[in-house]
Amino acid sequence: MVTTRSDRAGGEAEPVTGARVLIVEGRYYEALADELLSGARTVLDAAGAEIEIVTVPGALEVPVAAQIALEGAELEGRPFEAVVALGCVIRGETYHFEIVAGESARGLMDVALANGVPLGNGILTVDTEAQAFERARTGEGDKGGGAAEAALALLRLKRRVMP
Ligand SMILES: Nc1c(NC[C@H](O)[C@H](O)[C@H](O)CO)[nH]c(=O)[nH]c1=O
Ligand SMILES: CC(=O)[C@@H](O)COP(=O)(O)O
Repeated sequence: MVTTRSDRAGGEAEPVTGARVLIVEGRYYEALADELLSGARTVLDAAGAEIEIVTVPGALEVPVAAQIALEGAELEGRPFEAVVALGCVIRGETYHFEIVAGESARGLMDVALANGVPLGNGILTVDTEAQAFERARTGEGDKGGGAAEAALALLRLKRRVMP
């Protein structure tokens, strides 16, 4: 059985003290958003990051909000070093699930590549509420924490390669 991040002991990675990290959360489901945000904040706080949180209605708004916030931070001379995207898309009766899930993921990848910014995608795309909570809860799947760890891994890489 392969191990995953949640199976591994919480190894200590080098701190990123002072790194400005943007969290963009789609708060379509409040209780799920709370879990995802808690997990991401725990990881980022432990790494010493400076967090700024932007909240939007749903997953479709997350990529646009990330781009707006990235550009705004550049204009004020306080750029973000990484982005963590959070949210949850639960399948309903129509094709809209595919649009919201697919386009938010595509949009986030476009934002990351266009800006060369480390980005962790913690937007869940699931079929049921139960699946969502199993993955969002910090004591279970902790996908919010996982997205933050992924963003920090890319941030450390970028600092190493582009000091
Ligand atoms: N059904 C879900 C949505 N839908 C809303 C969209 O994200 C968007 O806010 C709307 O289409 C207006 O542009 N959003 C989620 O985050 N999760 C869902 O399950
Ligand atoms: C993923 C969604 O947008 C979801 O709320 C849509 O539900 P439905 O397909 O039943 O309208």
